[in-house]
Amino acid sequence: MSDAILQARGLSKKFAGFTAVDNMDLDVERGSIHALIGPNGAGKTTVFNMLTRFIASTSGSIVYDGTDITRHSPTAVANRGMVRSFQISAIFPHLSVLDNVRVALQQHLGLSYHFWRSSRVLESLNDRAMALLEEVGLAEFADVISVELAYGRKRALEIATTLALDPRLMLLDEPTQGMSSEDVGKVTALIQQVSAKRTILMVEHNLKVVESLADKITVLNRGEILAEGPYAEVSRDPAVRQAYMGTEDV
Ligand SMILES: Nc1ncnc2c1ncn2[C@@H]1O[C@H](COP(=O)(O)OP(=O)(O)OP(=O)(O)O)[C@@H](O)[C@H]1O
Repeated sequence: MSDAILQARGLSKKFAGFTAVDNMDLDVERGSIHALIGPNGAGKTTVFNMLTRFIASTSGSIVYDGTDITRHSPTAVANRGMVRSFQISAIFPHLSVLDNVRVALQQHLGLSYHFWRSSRVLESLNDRAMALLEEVGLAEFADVISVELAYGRKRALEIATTLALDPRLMLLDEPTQGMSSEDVGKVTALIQQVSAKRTILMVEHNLKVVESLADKITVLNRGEILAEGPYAEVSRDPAVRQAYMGTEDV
């Protein structure tokens, strides 16, 4: 039986008459890794922006964990446990790795700024922050100033700050973009590991990563779903090959 944590129905976005996403239905199964792929301009980012309520949809509905969130604010959506991992720029570069995770925890716990300034409260967040750094393999870098981290470790820190918000559904935006193949392998393993207790919806261009991680793939092209299913199925689909490679003969 289907157990979708996220259900979008008839989701559309028009920008000044241009239809970026057209009448899209999406079911993300609880506990799965679901990848959203497609050529440049297919509408993937627009879908993410609509699901997390960063932009309003032109039409359609979004139900997350049994609640209609179609008109919710981005903060309300995040507070319900649907959290988007931001790009590296969201990390405070001149704070230590540990402090970045503590700030994220403090934000999640809703501690006031005044309260947060109390060093006792900050100390009390240490254990939880260190546990999160352990989870992403950054414990030994806790005192490093974040700007000094290698690129792949910055992405791991970004995942730790997202985990600090205690997500049940994590949306990852091109998590391996711009990485060396060694870092791609590490982040792939990390995503697999953190997915054990959570659901993940990811936009990813690297098809090897998608193949190794995703239970289900939705292929978008020009704002419409071209194919959907497990990797072995969609990668054989002639329409997908055509959209990606410009030919079916590959
Ligand atoms: N704010 C906007 N105003 C007008 N057009 C937009 C806007 N945002 C996106 N678009 C258009 O909508 C289409 C889908 O864009 P989107 O960024 O969602 O695609 P994408 O699949 O994420 O692409 P990429 O893989 O290159 O990031 C594109 O044609 C884009 O130019």
